[in-house]
Amino acid sequence: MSEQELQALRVRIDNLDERILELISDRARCAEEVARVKMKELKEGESPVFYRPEREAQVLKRVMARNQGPLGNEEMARLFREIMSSCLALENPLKVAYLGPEGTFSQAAAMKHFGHAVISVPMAAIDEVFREVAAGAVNFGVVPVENSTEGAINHTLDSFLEHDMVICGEVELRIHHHLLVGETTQTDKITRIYSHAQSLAQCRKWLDAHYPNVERVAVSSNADAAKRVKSEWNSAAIAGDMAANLYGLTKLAEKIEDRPDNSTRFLIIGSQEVPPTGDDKTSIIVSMRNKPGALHELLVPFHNNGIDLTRIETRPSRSGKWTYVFFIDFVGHHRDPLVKGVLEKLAQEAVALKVLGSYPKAVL
Ligand SMILES: C=C(O[C@@H]1C=C(C(=O)O)C=C[C@H]1O)C(=O)O
Repeated sequence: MSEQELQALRVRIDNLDERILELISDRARCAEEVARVKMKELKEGESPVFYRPEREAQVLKRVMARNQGPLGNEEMARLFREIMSSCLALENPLKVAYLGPEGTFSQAAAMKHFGHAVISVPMAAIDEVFREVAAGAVNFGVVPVENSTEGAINHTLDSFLEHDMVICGEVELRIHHHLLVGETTQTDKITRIYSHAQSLAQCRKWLDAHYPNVERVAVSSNADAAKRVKSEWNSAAIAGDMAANLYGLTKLAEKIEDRPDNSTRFLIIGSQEVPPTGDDKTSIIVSMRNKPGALHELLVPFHNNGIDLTRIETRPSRSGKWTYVFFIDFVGHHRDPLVKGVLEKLAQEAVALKVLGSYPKAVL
């Protein structure tokens, strides 16, 4: 391609960028206007709700439906995700707590869901994320709830039994693990590999094949593992890209997870109920009387009404030995008449029933 042609294309790009800049600024002014209207309509004692997860899900879906390429739908939605994040930060920057330290997959999930214009606050444990949200110190929390290779994250499920929380969203993240070393690591003398227990489990077969005799040490997070290897010449860590970049580590082996589709689902917890979008999920906790057929009784109303269960998980209840609670996710919103009917029926049969929240299905 000649220099002249390139020059002409660059002029076109500069002109387009100017238009994009103007349009984004117009959009941001609209968001400011939305904030002004919301404030005006506030009754006494009410605090304004700027963040609308149901509206954001609709905006992203519309973008994906109208996109004609050449950028892919997900790529385009990611760009709009960031535009919305910045527009919302003009109204009111959200504070989001996650399982820290910096560089964890929970932080990556928070960024994927809310964009980069939020203030993200690392917490030392899942329970602390719940407490921080309950205390009103942050607007939302992001907690892992299940992994496609390793199953339920029990700390999170148990925290729902102890705290009154509303689930207002979900986000799924592809999890890629790498074997990371520091500048001073002697790679032929590694005697210890640090990671979170979940990640060690997700890479079990790879470790058995490549480092069968090396000690595996479970630490509080992948980012913590990455931090440790910086100062230990005989150690390596298993962690993701964010932690590798943050702590300046090198990848000795990439994508070492046993299953290539390894993903983790995270929940967004807060205090605000989310209205229906038409494409929602609901999470409930039910405890049934300990009698034969209890699980069957629990499932029948869903089956009879054609409601799609997406997950069912059992945990020991806190109130007695050998009694259980069920965590159930299904498609629909608790305000849908059909779902309402099922929940009423369940409430009659159950010892306790709690709706944890209805929220838009993950868009990205
Ligand atoms: C602008 C609004 O507020 C926020 C910003 C949005 C946006 O930038 O599109 C969408 C929903 C809200 O989180 C709104 O309520 O429409």
